[in-house]
Amino acid sequence: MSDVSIKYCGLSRPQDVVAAAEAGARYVGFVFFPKSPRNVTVAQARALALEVPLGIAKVALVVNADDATLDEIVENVPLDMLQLHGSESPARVAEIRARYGLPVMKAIGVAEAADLAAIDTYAEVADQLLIDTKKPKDADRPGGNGLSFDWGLLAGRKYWTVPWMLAGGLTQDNVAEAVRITGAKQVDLSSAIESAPGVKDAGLMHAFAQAVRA
Ligand SMILES: O=C(O)c1ccccc1N[C@@H]1O[C@H](COP(=O)(O)O)[C@@H](O)[C@H]1O
Repeated sequence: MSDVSIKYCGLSRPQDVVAAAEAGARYVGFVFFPKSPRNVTVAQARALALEVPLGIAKVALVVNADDATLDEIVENVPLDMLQLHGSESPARVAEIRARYGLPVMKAIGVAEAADLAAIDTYAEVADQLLIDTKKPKDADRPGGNGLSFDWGLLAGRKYWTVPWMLAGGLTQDNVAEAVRITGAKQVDLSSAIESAPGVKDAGLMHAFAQAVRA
């Protein structure tokens, strides 16, 4: 699995950036969602982003953000990608992509086969897709819940017209199987690299990276 790229999401402290870089992350994510334990302010994200070494993509995760919110983030935080993790329509994805001139990754929630149709729809307007577990009805956030979905739904459907990442409940113990079943070349996670909600753990980041490289 050494050709699998890792995105560590929900970093909130300088030492998280250092640990992610040392573990070989290809992407790091900053969460702008007040209901999340990983939420960061624009000022925090700016300070963190300025510490990210060259070659690691800095991703801002937003959920149904309006233009004013996005303007503030994009004007202040040096970014390489926007991750849209809400119920943004294809038209809104295209609008955001055009407005900011940044690559856009759209999250698609999957619980059953019928959810896969959205992948083809959003592949037409997004630069990347993030295939994640669909938000449970009682969850207060649409991702970052440490829940996986039936990876078999993606088996044999490895190729879309844009690059994609697998997310949702990935851990050092299940990532090998998830990649084997889905053929993912990129993986994204948050919960399994934390010692407590919102608190990233360098040892867990390294252990996950080792499991990916094994
Ligand atoms: O992390 C969050 O708090 C979050 C909030 C709102 C939308 C998405 C969020 N996280 C994303 O969800 C995936 C899966 O997380 P997990 O590994 O299951 O905890 C994560 O990679 C983030 O991109």
